[in-house]
Amino acid sequence: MTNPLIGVIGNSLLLLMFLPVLKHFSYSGFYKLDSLKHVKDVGVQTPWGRPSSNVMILALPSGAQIAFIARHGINHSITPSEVNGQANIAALKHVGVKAIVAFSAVGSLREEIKPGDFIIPNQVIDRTKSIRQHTYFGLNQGVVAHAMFGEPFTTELSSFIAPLVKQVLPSGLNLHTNHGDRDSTLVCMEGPQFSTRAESRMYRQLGADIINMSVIPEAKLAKEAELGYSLICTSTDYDAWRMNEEPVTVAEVIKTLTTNAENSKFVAQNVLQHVHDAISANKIPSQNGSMQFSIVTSKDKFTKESKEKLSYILPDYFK
Ligand SMILES: CSC[C@H]1O[C@H](OP(=O)(O)O)[C@H](O)[C@@H]1O
Ligand SMILES: Nc1ncnc2[nH]cnc12
Repeated sequence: MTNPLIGVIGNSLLLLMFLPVLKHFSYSGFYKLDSLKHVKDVGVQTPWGRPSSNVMILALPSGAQIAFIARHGINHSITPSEVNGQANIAALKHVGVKAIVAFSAVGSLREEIKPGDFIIPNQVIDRTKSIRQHTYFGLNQGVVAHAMFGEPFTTELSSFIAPLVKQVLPSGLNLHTNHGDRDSTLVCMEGPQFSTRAESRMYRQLGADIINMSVIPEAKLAKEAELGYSLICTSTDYDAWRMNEEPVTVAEVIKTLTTNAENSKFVAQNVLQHVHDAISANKIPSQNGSMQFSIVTSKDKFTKESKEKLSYILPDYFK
């Protein structure tokens, strides 16, 4: 069996869908959830520590494998600020994935993005507060690199996924990929508290359409590790900008999360096989080589330690 080509980063919602599988496994050693069969759990120790969960290798009906990580841990015990993005992305790269399809629950900053709707964003505004490790470079290793981030998501992957998501959406729900004539924009805040009303209104003025606490540094680290990365978002609430409504509460988010779980399951199942096939057939361009002009430190100045560490994610440049 070949390595998994796609990594899936699951949020609370996808975890809801996988948890029964995990429980089943601990008793019988066999798991199956709809069309995904558990193959094995891989405990990965990366040079940046352990990922949020074991890497779960799951098989699609065709036998094709995917690698799954639960972003907040399998008991949802890791806050967005504590998620070890470096380890999560490095672990997925290590097991051989070429592209990541990540999931996220988001707040809506636009009337027309209703709770339950799906969004595939193309732009990001970073409002995190530099307390998350957001790069594999620097950090006293003496290697400087500047990844391009003008397109934070892999455009070809996101446009491949969008019609597949649309195909399986239940009636009454919409998929948003743009806002009028501009890109669909996700603002990432630090959290864990939700926004004030003033912040929520400011994000709307900045041109943001949805809000979460997760996409940064995941998207940045995937770029540095030369992995494709797209995000499938589901809207759970209207955040705090609607003056005549109560601001978002966790109870509201969880309620919508639960009702969204079935939809996300169908979306995941429909999308993953097609993405796997497209990557195998090189219909979605590989990100290999995308960092070749980003590393500015001379090769002869790399230390033994930095080579050892960085070759884990970028063997072509650091072996
Ligand atoms: C549970 S509400 C806030 C939380 O939900 C999102 O997490 P994820 O992206 O893993 O679905 C959001 O980013 C916040 O971390
Ligand atoms: N309103 C909100 N703000 C930040 N992250 C969220 N995730 C889901 N809803 C959210």
